[in-house]
Amino acid sequence: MSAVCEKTDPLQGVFGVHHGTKFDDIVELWHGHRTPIIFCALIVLVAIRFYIHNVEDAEPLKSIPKQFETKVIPDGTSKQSDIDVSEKTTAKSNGPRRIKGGVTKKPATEEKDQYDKSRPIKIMVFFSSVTTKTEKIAQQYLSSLERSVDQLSRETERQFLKPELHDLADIDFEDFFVSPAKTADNAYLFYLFLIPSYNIDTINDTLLQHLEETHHDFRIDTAPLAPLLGYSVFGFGDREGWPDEAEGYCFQAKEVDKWMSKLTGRKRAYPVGMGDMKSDHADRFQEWTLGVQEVIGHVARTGTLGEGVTGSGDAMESDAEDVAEEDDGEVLFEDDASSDDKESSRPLDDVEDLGRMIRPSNGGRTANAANGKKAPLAVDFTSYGSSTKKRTPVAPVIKEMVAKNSPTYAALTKQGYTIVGSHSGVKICRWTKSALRGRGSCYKYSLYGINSHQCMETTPSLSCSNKCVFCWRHGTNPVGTTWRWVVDPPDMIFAGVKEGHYKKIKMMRGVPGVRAERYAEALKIRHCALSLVGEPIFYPHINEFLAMLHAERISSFLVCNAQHPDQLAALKAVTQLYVSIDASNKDSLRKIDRPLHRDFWERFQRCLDILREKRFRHRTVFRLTLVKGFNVEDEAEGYAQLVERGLPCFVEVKGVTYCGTSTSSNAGLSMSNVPFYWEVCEFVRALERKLKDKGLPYGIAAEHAHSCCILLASERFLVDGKWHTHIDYKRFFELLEERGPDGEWTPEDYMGEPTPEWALWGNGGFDPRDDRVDRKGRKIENVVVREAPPPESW
Ligand SMILES: Cc1cc2nc3c(=O)[nH]c(=O)nc-3n(C[C@H](O)[C@H](O)[C@H](O)COP(=O)(O)O)c2cc1C
Ligand code: SF4
Repeated sequence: MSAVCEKTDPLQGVFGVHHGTKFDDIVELWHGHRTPIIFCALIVLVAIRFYIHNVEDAEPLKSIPKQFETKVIPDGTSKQSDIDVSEKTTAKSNGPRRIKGGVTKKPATEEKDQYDKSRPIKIMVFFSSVTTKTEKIAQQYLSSLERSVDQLSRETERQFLKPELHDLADIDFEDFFVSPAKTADNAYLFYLFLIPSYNIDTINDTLLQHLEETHHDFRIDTAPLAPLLGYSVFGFGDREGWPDEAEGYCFQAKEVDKWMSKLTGRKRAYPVGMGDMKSDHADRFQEWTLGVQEVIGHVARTGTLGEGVTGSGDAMESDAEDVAEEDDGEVLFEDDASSDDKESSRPLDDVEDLGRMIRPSNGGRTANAANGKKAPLAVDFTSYGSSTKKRTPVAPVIKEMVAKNSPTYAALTKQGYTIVGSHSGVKICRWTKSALRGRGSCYKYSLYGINSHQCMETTPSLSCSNKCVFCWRHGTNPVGTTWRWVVDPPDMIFAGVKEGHYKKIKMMRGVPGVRAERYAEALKIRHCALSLVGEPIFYPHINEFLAMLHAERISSFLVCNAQHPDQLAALKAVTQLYVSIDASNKDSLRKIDRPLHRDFWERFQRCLDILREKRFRHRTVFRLTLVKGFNVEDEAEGYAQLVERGLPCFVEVKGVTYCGTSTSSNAGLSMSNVPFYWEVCEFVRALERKLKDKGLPYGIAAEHAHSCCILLASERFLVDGKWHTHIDYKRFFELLEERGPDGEWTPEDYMGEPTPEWALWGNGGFDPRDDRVDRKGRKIENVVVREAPPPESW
């Protein structure tokens, strides 16, 4: 070994010494492993280099601004530094950015951070006009804007410059629409457009062409107008010549809106307004200007357009609708912990316990002693509670139904629910969004005249006592036979659900296609569907909650599951009272509703008897949800017997909506359980025949084929051969205000106008004001199949 070393060791001559064995070993080691050693040494050197480089870079970035801030503002306020930083960055972002193949800039968070409150705000109004009507309106508007910016200045403590008016025919588009206009005082700009539509060549076409070309110009950022604070468009048209949007009513205002949305990176501050120069333009314009002014105030204060509107993050530009929102049926959320918690599901032994459970409106967690109110008696004490057993008294541990830190809370909020207090929820329904965009309302518009965009869907009890197989959100909801949770006061719930609803409506403001008129109307709730999820009459203060709705002239449609007869009996005035009839016999009901109450069938029947008694007091409705393979086949006779027992004013028959969740498939449901519309029609015809056979005066009155929904009505609502299924809501409130919630009146007393022709059975029921569209917004033809197709076509 050493001989080899002696011959080959290159270090020998260098050191000029005789190596001992130890040195030979090292040399041998070097020869055997020099490649990995050199490699490792290199890695270490590179790592050290990177480390030093990073430390050198990172330090000044972190420390310099801080030192700067503390020096400039000794009192520690960040105002000055905000200004400096934003001034620098704004200066950088101003002007056309020359980038190759740019992508749409998402200005949201960036600009929020940079918003510089020392810069003034200027509103620029652009208009076009051929026959001078718009020009006159624009001039008047400018005078009123001059007054309102003074007010806005005071309210927002921001400087507003004198607004400017520009005739599109007189300006150079390059100065305004390639990048925001330059102003002497470096003002933030807000653009407003007043556009009359012309299907002949006008300056509108030149503008539209310019906007489109700017967007497509590869040398310019695709959103060069993103530094604007926001924009909005109002269109003037003529309904006499162009009756609806499909025929070109106000089409150029919509086009300007579309291109401005692209050029600003979706900074639509308010939906496109539209007014008919020969009829409603003054009202529509007034509505729009008020809405626009509110948003300008908001953006002046915060630098953002508001939640949900781009500019503050979270834009809702998608056309995709949540299939699971297709319906407003009762849906459940199971909370594993609570549903498995047998101990806590025991019934309360003492009514007074409830008193301790009530949360005061001031947000406290426990006793309601403060307001001196007694807990309500409307609680469902199950028939098999062990109240006679001796037990050592223990202070009941009263939980929240949906605690903020629970998985249920997280799951519900993720799905778009706003949880109010600890047991109530509100969610903007799919139809509300659809109606806001002129894409059709839910079946309750066709059948009863409910405006979907003015409807709030809510529940004061997220808990339920059934686990219906077609309920698409099984798995995490609280279930129980008794109320065993903290009780929130009704005023707190009412305020919370309204706030949650309006917040969600306002998030729709920047969504393409939202109608300014409907948006303005949606800011006044007119209807409340108490059917979101869970069981509303489970809530001990349901009557007080209803009274609050009615005091604000909000109608109430309350759906209950026919499992709480005592609460049903104690219920005061509602506009329309539903019970879900999910099966026609005991076995089928057990299979489909999977009720928690052992005496579910007796409860169900008692509820029908109560409904029969109430039929001259409330508009009573049976709601049948058809699930093929579960509750349709051969059950028409059974359902007819139930109708005979309850004698409801109406029978609503609806095909189940399949949501495709794992829980629905666990329950044995698949697409094959969803009936075709013609199957629903066949069932309804069979049911009508059975009712006639029993001498019961019912007929098929109306339909909403799109929702697979058909309405059978008692002939009490057939006046002079015309169905009157709609409701006179105004009259309902007058009766209530005159006679109180216990007063006497009948459903006929607030029967509305005849059901409109388009909603009658055989006419489809699609809202003629709107267009049906597919997920990509393309118009769909309304084809309705009411008869079984011939076998060969299957
Ligand atoms: C030749 C002509 C074409 C028009 N085309 C449309 C149209 O396509 N859609 C529409 O809604 N209104 C249309 N209008 C109606 C105008 O938009 C409406 O009269 C508007 O008030 C004119 O405003 P102005 O006086 O400011 O020019 C048209 C009017 C004219 C005279
Ligand atoms: S009644 Fe209201 S909540 Fe129910 S589907 Fe219609 S709009 Fe939605």
